Amino acid sequence: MIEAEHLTKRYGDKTAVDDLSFTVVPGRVTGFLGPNGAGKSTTMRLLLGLDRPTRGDARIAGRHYRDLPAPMRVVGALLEARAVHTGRSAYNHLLCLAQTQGIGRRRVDEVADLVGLTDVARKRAGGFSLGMGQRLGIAAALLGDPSVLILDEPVNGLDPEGIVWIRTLMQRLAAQGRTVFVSSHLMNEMAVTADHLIVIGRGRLIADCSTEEFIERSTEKMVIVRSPDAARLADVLAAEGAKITPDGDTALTVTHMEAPRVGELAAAERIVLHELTPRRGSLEAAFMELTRDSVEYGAGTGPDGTAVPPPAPAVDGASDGAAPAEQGENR
Ligand SMILES: Nc1ncnc2c1ncn2[C@@H]1O[C@H](COP(=O)(O)OP(=O)(O)OP(=O)(O)O)[C@@H](O)[C@H]1O
Repeated sequence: MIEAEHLTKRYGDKTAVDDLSFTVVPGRVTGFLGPNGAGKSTTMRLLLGLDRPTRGDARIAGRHYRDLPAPMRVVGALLEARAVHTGRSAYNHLLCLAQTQGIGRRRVDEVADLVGLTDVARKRAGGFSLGMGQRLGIAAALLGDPSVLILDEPVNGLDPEGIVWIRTLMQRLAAQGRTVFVSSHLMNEMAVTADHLIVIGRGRLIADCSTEEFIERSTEKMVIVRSPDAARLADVLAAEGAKITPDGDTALTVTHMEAPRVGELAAAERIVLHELTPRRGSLEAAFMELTRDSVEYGAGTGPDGTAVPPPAPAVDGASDGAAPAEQGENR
């Protein structure tokens, strides 16, 4: 379990993390999403005791990181900046880390095997590709067999095979009952990896809900309809509250009405349909829209340097999700 309570971090007059409260529970993959500069890495650094919060509290397994007696046995972390001694072999890198925590060689062999590094374990880590480096970082995170994993952008720069590998591994680790907290700015990737999402923009909470709920709420449903009598159908649907965008003479894109209702109204008016297809808008587009005003490039920053709350409504599926009130009501 990971708990953040009113977590706030200021660098001078820059507020990187702004009154952020959330809980990450075991047994599922929780995606931590936000545009570049949203404060994801800073939050993870605060959780891991690498930085001190200006205000608020961060706990892992009920304790501050610094109070964990054997941290690697509780929490494994992969941060963006990889700290690998480039002249050392992958095996020796893992072994040195293991020795600091009294972890034996057998576990080093196990994790090297688990991440598929056994064949190259004796090679210099400095010569590793980005993908191999990520695998090594994950092996290091897993050394202590921790119940909590914090991974910052683990899919960054990976090829499709590497992405699928990490996705499967995270899901397996969560299925074993671990807490898996993974940051990304790639909405579509998180949508297929994470069960739950915490979305932030300019350091503030925008959404804390299941991935399913986020998709349901964030993407507009539409229906593609084809009919030889499209103009008459458009009038019928519009009269019942649907929003119609014609596409040529025979096709319509319908929003604000579900496909079954479109079919029922067409049948009632004896209008022939050649196609009736429910569609979702792009999740990436929905994410961009939701975080549009939270993208960090100075715009929207108050005169005192503090972030102006994003106008995007909070999507808050968690009972204790502390979305700031001024971000809007639940939808
Ligand atoms: N040590 C620091 N000193 C000053 N500002 C910082 C520091 N670390 C982070 N920031 C600022 O805090 C904000 C949040 O940065 P952070 O790296 O946490 O965002 P992020 O969501 O991880 O972004 P990305 O996806 O680009 O990695 C940014 O405006 C960043 O410039």
